[in-house]
Amino acid sequence: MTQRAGFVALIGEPNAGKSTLTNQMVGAKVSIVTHKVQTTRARIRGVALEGDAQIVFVDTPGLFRPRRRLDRAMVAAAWGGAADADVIVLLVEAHRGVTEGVETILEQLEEVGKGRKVALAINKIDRVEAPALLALTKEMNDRFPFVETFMISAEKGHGCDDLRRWLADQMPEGPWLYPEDQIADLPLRMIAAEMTREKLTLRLHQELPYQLTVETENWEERKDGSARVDQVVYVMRDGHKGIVLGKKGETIKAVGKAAREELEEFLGRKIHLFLQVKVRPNWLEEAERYSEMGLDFRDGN
Ligand SMILES: Nc1nc2c(ncn2[C@@H]2O[C@H](COP(=O)(O)OP(=O)(O)OP(=O)(O)O)[C@@H](O)[C@H]2O)c(=O)[nH]1
Repeated sequence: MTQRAGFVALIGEPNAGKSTLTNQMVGAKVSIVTHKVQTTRARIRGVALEGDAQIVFVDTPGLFRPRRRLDRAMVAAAWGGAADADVIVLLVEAHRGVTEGVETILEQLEEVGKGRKVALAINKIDRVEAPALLALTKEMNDRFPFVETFMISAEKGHGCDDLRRWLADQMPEGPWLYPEDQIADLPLRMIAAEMTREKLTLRLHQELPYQLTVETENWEERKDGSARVDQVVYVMRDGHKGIVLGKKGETIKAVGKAAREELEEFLGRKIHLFLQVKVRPNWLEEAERYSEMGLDFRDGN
């Protein structure tokens, strides 16, 4: 079996149904609210499997604040992860049609979408009659050369299998990006890691945060409803390890406490967070490799 794997950027106005659609695609409630942590450019919403393909759904936060006259550079920057994705899916709401927000997106697509595979997904078709749907399909396709149009109801699941199969076909050949057993809680692991990294950034000197990364290595649900979370803070040099730990481990302790509190508030349950600091000299190169794939684990500033 030839494996395929790639990235799909879901774009659309707030409330278009991106989370609902991701949940449908992934088949589990993993696409939890991801807006809280704003530091990375491309956030993973979820990972879907379809036949031999792994489809990684990424988000592009901060894209559609209604700023009409964006210059090229700003548009490119705002589109971040979407510009690197293998497929872009624009999600619009059937009953709302071409709103001002959709107009903005279409304008930006003229810049960013050129030569890219951009599909249109008209969502919430359960809320409109067929003629309105056809009119919207025509209007949108007159405005932009979408490679494909899907009519779906993310909530009810209509049309979602077709969309997932089509997306799977578009994924380039290549090994899967994530081990199968980690897929379900991947977004959660990443969010938790970002929270810790954010706390480290707040506490440490400016230059250091760029040279460290946090990974959630283990996530274990406990019977009492709490979870044990093990994270590793990777630094590039031995000297950095001491800085991250702090005097008598004070720094890492404070970081762990702040991150745990935020995670507990975010999830609404008790978390046992364990942090370790390890030296891994070449993580930066690895991070750059990820960033080529449309992911950026470092600060997006
Ligand atoms: N009727 C109907 N409602 C839907 C459908 N899909 C999503 N919704 C509803 O639309 C609302 C917004 O859905 P979300 O998935 O949260 O939208 P979103 O695009 O992720 O929103 P943001 O994360 O805020 O950008 C929710 O109340 C959903 O239940 C659909 O197919 N039909």
